[in-house]
Amino acid sequence: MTQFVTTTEMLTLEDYTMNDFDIPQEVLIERAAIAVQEVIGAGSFNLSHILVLVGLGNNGADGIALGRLLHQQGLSVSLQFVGNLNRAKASVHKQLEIAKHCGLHPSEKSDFKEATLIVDAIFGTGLNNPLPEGLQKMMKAANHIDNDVIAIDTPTGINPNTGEVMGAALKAHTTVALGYPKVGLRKNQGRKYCGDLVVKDIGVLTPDTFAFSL
Ligand SMILES: NC(=O)C1=CN([C@@H]2O[C@H](COP(=O)(O)OP(=O)(O)OC[C@H]3O[C@@H](n4cnc5c(N)ncnc54)[C@H](O)[C@@H]3O)[C@@H](O)[C@H]2O)[C@@H](O)CC1
Ligand SMILES: [K+]
Repeated sequence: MTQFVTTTEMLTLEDYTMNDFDIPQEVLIERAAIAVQEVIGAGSFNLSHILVLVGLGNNGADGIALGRLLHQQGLSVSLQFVGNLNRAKASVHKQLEIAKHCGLHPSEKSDFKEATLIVDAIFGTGLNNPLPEGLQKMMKAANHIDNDVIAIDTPTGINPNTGEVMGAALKAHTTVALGYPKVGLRKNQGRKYCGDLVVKDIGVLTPDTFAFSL
C-alpha cells in the first residue's frame, strides 16, 4: 500500500537525508527533475511547447532544473517566474544560474494558450497560506484552458496536509509526488486536483525506526 506523509514528516526525512548522509540538496533537486522528465517522456503529452511556472522556493528550483533538462533534450521551453525573484530561495538562484549557462533564460509573461504542456512548479509542500489574489485569478483562468498540466509534488493551491483549496488551485492532469505522496493528495479536493498520481523515488532516505503517523 502506498505510504502517504504529512509535510512535517517529509521535511524530517529530507533533513535526515541531507544532514545525516551529507547528500547535497542539489542532488535531490536534480533527481526530482529527472523523475518528472521521465514521467513526461513516458506519457502521451503534446510537447510542442512547454511552459514551466516557477515559484520562489524549492518546488520552483525543481521546476527550473526540469526546464533545463527538457531544453537540453531539444524541446521548446519557457520559464516563467511567479512572484518577485528578489525574494527567491538560494536554491532557485542556483538553478537559474545553471539554466542560463545551458542557454535557458526566463521569459517575460507567456501566453498560457500557446503552451501545449504546463509544468506547475509554483508551490509544493511549503504552501501554508491562501494564494495571493493575483495568483488565484491566474490559476482559475488556467483551469479553463484545454492543455495538460503536470504538477511537481503537489498541485499549487492544494493544502498538502488537508487537501483543501487555498483560495484557488491549478488542476493537474498528472501529479508527480517526490519521495512520498503528501496526505492532502487523497483528501478533500486534493484527490480531484492531482489527477493521476505518480510517486517517484528521488533518493530521500528513511530511518528503519521511522514511525509514520498515517
Ligand atoms: N527540502 C528540500 O530540500 C527539497 C524539497 N523539494 C521540493 O521543494 C518543495 C518544498 O519547497 P519549499 O519548502 O521551499 O516550499 P515551496 O517551494 O512549496 O514554497 C515556497 C515558499 O513560499 C512561501 N509561501 C507559502 N505559502 C504562500 C502563499 N500562499 N503565498 C506566498 N508565499 C507562500 C513559503 O515561505 C514557502 O517556503 C517540495 O514540494 C519539493 O518539490 C525537492 O526538491 C527535494 C529537496
Ligand atoms: K507544484
